[in-house]
Amino acid sequence: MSDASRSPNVPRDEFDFRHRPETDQSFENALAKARDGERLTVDDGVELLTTGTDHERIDPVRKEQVLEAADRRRAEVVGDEVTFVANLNNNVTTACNTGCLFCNFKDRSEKFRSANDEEHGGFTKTPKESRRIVEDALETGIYEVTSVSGLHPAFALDDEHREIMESSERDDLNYRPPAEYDVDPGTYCEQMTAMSVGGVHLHSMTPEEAYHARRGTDWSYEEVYGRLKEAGLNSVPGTAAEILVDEVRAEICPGKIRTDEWLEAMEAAASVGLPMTSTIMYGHVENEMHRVMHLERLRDLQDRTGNVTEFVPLSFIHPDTPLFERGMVSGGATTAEDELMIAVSRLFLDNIDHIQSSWVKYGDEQGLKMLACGADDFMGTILSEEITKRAGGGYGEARSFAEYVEMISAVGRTPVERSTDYEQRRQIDPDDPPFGPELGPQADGTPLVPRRE
Ligand SMILES: C[S@@+](CC[C@H](N)C(=O)[O-])C[C@H]1O[C@@H](n2cnc3c(N)ncnc32)[C@H](O)[C@@H]1O
Ligand SMILES: Nc1c(NC[C@H](O)[C@H](O)[C@H](O)CO)[nH]c(=O)[nH]c1=O
Ligand SMILES: N[C@@H](Cc1ccc(O)cc1)C(=O)O
Ligand code: SF4
Repeated sequence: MSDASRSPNVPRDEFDFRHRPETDQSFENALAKARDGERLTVDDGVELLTTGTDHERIDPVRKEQVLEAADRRRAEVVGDEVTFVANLNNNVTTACNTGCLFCNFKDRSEKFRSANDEEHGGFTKTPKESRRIVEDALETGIYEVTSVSGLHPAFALDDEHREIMESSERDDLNYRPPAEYDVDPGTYCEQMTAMSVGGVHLHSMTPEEAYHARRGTDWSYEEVYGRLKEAGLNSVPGTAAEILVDEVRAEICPGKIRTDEWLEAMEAAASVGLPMTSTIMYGHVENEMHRVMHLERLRDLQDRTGNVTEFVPLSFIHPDTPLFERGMVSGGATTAEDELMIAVSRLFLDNIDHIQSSWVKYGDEQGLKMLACGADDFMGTILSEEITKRAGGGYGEARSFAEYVEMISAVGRTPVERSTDYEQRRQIDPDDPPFGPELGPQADGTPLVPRRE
């Protein structure tokens, strides 16, 4: 996001965190362990991420040593292929009252009520509209649809869940009947069935959404993910993770589920046989100790489940967010912090094969650089983007296959179209245009060129 020589943009002294980046390890020892492929401790990770807690600032030479070790590890684990997926983002609604301070995607749901004619610029889609959007994208050759949404008060898991909430006396359920809103989002299961059309892979329902889908019941997360799977869900996005340390969650997303519940939901998704991704949203109020504790919780989750297909570092996009507007942070992560986040993820997460570089968060130039810092996946075509755009990000909403092939071959790597779970992979010959997806149910190699507004 910004110049590498700048110190972190976080007024950390203003936060009285119990966990601080202090260790009993040295940078040299940590680097030696990383180079030898030994499993790293949290202290090792903090030494690498800070380039040594004995220095105030990031040391440029030590940083290069960490990036080099991560790049070497990447080559050993996955080779020179760079993967990407032909996918569509279809977010169902921006209505949400959870109030996360890093998020500008949501609009307070009051604004969506029929009784209110306030302008909000947000949206809600009916299941029928969602199906239409996915069907249109299927024709362009997509393999996957990713769908993450605000926690609309009218959402219920299914008809049975709606009946429970309708007849409940409780006033703390964040529930209102669909009839009170301009547009009815239907139930989560109806949305899953609608979007699970024509053989597309449906990647949806974060742990936070799963929590919303069971509110007011004693249903387990296994029950909830089981019903969603029946309705068409194929894999789960590991967002809503943010920083999996509760003292940080209390500052940036006090309305969200806590760390233990997030982990419980992910384990449940795994236990009903759903693959899942994992993320960190970093570069706000947290420090390096929090980042590495987060990595350890994900590594433990993966030791228990084996279902995590990739790790996606999401660099906080600050300009239009409450965290920035309220002066709680003065910017996002620096470029040096971004590079070290990718590299230490590669070195620390010895049980997750794929590290994603997000062009939405980093842009093309820095996104490509991340492929030499430990990353091996370059995300997807997405075709539509609202979360980052609404936070003030400016790297666009889509990438074509031709752009992918050109960028990846320009850095001397091999472009590979993948399925969501990385099981299907297809190398693309850069000398054999035109470039289009072939893995999606209707993909026939026709170039996937997003419509530009
Ligand atoms: C917008 S939510 C949508 C799904 C659902 N409401 C939830 O919270 O799980 C999806 C993810 O977007 C990411 N996100 C939101 N605002 C962001 C920002 N300003 N910068 C980077 N990532 C952001 C967060 O990691 C969040 O968990
Ligand atoms: N990194 C971001 C993603 N990643 C999701 C991928 O495109 C894909 O859905 C996943 O790899 C599973 O196959 N999506 C975004 O919308 N924004 C990002 O920053
Ligand atoms: N949609 C999320 C990113 C994301 C989605 C799905 C994933 O599996 C991983 C990451 C964002 O823009 O921040
Ligand atoms: S991150 Fe998700 S839960 Fe939090 S405010 Fe945004 S949309 Fe709502």
